[in-house]
Amino acid sequence: RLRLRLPPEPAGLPLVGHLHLFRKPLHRTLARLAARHGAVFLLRLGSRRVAVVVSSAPAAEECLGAHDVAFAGRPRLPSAGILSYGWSTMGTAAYGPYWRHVRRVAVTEILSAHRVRQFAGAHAREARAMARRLCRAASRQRHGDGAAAGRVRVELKSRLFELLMNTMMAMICDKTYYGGDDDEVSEEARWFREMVEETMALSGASTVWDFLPAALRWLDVGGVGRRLWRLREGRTRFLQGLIDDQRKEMEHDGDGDGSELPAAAARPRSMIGVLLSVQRQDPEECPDQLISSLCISSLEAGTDTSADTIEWAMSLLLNNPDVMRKARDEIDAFIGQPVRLLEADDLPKLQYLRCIIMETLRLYPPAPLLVPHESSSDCTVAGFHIPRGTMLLVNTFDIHRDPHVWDEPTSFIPERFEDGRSEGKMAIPFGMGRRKCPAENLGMQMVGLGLGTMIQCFEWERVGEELVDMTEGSGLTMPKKVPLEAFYQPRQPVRLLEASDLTKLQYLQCIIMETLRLYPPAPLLVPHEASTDCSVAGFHIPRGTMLLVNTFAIHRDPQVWHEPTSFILERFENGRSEGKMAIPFGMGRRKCPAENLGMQMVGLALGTMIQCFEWERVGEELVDMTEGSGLTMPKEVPLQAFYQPREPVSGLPESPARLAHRRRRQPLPLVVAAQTGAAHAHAAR
Ligand code: HEM
Repeated sequence: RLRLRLPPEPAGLPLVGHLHLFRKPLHRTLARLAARHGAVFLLRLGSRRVAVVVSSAPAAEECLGAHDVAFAGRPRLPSAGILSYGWSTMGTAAYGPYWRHVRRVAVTEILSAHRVRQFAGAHAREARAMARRLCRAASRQRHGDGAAAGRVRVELKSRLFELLMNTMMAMICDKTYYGGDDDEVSEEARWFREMVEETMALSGASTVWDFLPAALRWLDVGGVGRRLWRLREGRTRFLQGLIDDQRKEMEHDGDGDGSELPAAAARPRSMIGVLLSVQRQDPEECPDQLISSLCISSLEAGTDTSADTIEWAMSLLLNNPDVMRKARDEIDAFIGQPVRLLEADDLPKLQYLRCIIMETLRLYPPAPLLVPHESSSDCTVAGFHIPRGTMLLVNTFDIHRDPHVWDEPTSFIPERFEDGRSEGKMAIPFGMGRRKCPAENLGMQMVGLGLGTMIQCFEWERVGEELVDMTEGSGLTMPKKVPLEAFYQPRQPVRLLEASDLTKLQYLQCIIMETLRLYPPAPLLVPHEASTDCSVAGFHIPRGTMLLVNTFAIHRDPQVWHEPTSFILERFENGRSEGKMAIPFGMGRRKCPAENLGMQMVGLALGTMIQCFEWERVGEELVDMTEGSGLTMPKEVPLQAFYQPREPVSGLPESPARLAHRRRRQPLPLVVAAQTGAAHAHAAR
């Protein structure tokens, strides 16, 4: 009898057991019960037998380390049974050969390090699309109804949810459903959004429904059961549609019949695409049902967890502006010049950003009780007997704040994760053991890019003097109770060159002046004609004589100009060439009347091209500088160059589809580049 000592349990009620103690948020209630009853205690949950709650690192280590296999099962919650097709998703499946198979396919095919790197493009693209949406909103506010330029208020929770939904769907099927102009929402997108909303609504309602006695569930008072079934049907149709579309697309690309076209093979594939390729090799290994279930697992387990983490991290940073500044300095210093946006490859080098994410996950683990496990055999934890079939809740929230392990456990101190300083301490936001989250790398990449891009692109401020409310809400994951709102302002350099900048850009002016000295567009000015006799340099010039002034030669006079054929900008710096004759616009009465206009047009076009693109010669050789002939002085050989769009932090007008195209380097006649620059500037304005 002594050997089978069960863990202590609070006083319960008949029928409901301890369900009446379930105050929200649950992890806080369980932490309070642990303080009274110890780190391992039992609960009776309505019709279910028991749950053991574990709230200390050693006990968690015992359950998920020593007894990993025994606790590798999952309880069969009725709602999950409906939505996960009889517990057939990875997160709900019983421990056994089927789960092993699903997990192996996921880990090797869609969550491997290689695949996570491949998805990095989609992650960065969506993070930037969100940054662009915020920029557009800021610019709309600036230009609309006379609002003052500057900071804009934003409700971040929904933006982050959209970001993560888009990121997940981009990965799953190369489609996104949020963020377009609202009046352009497609039927498919509307349907998808409704499905997502119903899933969220039901995830709350089904928690209680799961623990009702079977008879009450059967009567389906409140209609939760019916809604679950309706949602399941909607999801099935939606996912099968995605799979069928992708299959058709692959067949069309020649990817479905074994005759792979190079273009199709080189295309980074979506999760569904990858899984369909596996299916083609071996239909039994990866049937459509498995593909659907992996998509559902990813959406359910990956979206809220990652979105909540970024929202908590942003809240912590708003309450700790010094940490925000340090993170931004790290990003700026690492990126250096020219400015470009954060990429997935940068993340491993941004140690401080990583520490911020780890510290956020310590304080606010998105799954504070992990996902319920269930024991498949009797075992002993902390000296207590735990019978087979017991549900296990591991209170990581409580474990991560254990004052015996963590100094100032409730304070936000990212430095505690610097240089492996917290190694050996139990921080398990992704769980541990066989059921550990299989997508830690993927999650860290999505969170890193989302959070990093927000820190890099915007200045953030709290909406008031008070600190951001950090109360936890309740749900399957751990959302913030009060959705985060903040002021933001796009950071510099965020705008494209404007005419008013030109006078301050001395170096750009020097470039233009030196170009006009070497290559005056009117090398002989425009012919003049003498209307009276006169004398020039002691010579008689009769009335009616045409006058050609060779500015080309004058500008290259070695008596006046040092190294006259060299391109030396400094000679125009600080008025150094004042008094020397540089007259690209002519002089006197017939002088070009539009010098200012010309300088502005050239300045804006050239400046925008320099600002927006990286330029390179098309070959090793220098650009041929021979002059052609004509009234003005064109280049004899039209200029071609390689260009690559730079990424000024924001204000970029492209759609995500065009973004993919932007990476390509291509030679193009400069005249096209000039149009591109102008279009760019126009669109941004
Ligand atoms: C910050 C991001 C994330 C966090 C903190 C997180 C955390 C967790 C945790 C705590 C568990 C339960 C572990 C346990 O029961 O012991 C879990 C399971 C799981 N996670 Fe994640 N997760 C994240 C992102 C993702 C993403 C992006 C995906 C998929 C694309 C994903 C897929 C899964 C799946 C399928 C399971 C169930 C594994 C199983 O039962 O075998 N997670 N995650």
